[in-house]
Amino acid sequence: MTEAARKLAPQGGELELRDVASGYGAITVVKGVSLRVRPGEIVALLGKNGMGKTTTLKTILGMVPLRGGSIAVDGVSVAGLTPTKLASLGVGYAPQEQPLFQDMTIRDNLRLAVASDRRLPAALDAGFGYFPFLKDRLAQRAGTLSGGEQKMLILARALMLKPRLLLIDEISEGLQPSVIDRIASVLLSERDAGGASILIVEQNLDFALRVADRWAVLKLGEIDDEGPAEPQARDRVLRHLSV
Ligand SMILES: Nc1ncnc2c1ncn2[C@@H]1O[C@H](COP(=O)(O)OP(=O)(O)OP(=O)(O)O)[C@@H](O)[C@H]1O
Repeated sequence: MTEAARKLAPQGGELELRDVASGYGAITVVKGVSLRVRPGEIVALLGKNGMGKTTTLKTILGMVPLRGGSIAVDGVSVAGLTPTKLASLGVGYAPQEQPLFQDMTIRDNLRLAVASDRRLPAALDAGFGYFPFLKDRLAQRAGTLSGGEQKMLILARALMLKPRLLLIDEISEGLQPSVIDRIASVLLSERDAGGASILIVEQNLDFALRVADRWAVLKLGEIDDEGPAEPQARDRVLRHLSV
């Protein structure tokens, strides 16, 4: 992030996880994760399938209960808050699973994300700024969009609310390179414009290292390694993902 962008950045957006533990029933999936996303930063949480990446995001969002440790946004504990309350505090989410109402139009999918219809026009304008194709397709049912268009709609829906902090789960999954490029350029412009701090969960290492400032690898619910997203990081991360 440039110095100019830092000055433009909205106050806050810092996420801090300390020794976070969570899981399902008798199983503890996330085992003492400590992780920080600084204001204006993009951090990539990487790891093989089933290591607890999505569970970590869902724990931050209050969708999976916190069993230990602490989670703070801008220094304020968010443990126990509902996803709706977190959204009202400026925490956005672009989920991987069942993210859209397939039989509803693009407009109605976007409309459901805003707190009141009064805020819809400004939110839609912001969304079109990220992905202009949405403007001409508002009446189209979301289920008839291509996979890549659906991912862009999910991201537009999260970004149009101007979150302080945005959590993005495997946005690049199954996408062709041209769509991945468009998404990468939106995330990089968001960072350069001093927008949301972003935590991405990713399997696509090249995409992750392209957009992120820093990365962390999650292995069996623990942070196994972390570092800056510099070119030489690729081999180091690959070693974690291949063993
Ligand atoms: N609702 C659930 N109930 C019980 N176990 C679950 C539930 N959701 C996930 N798990 C288990 O928790 C573990 C971690 O899953 P999680 O989805 O967090 O992994 P991940 O790193 O995001 O993997 P992937 O890349 O495959 O999405 C897995 O063993 C998974 O089977």
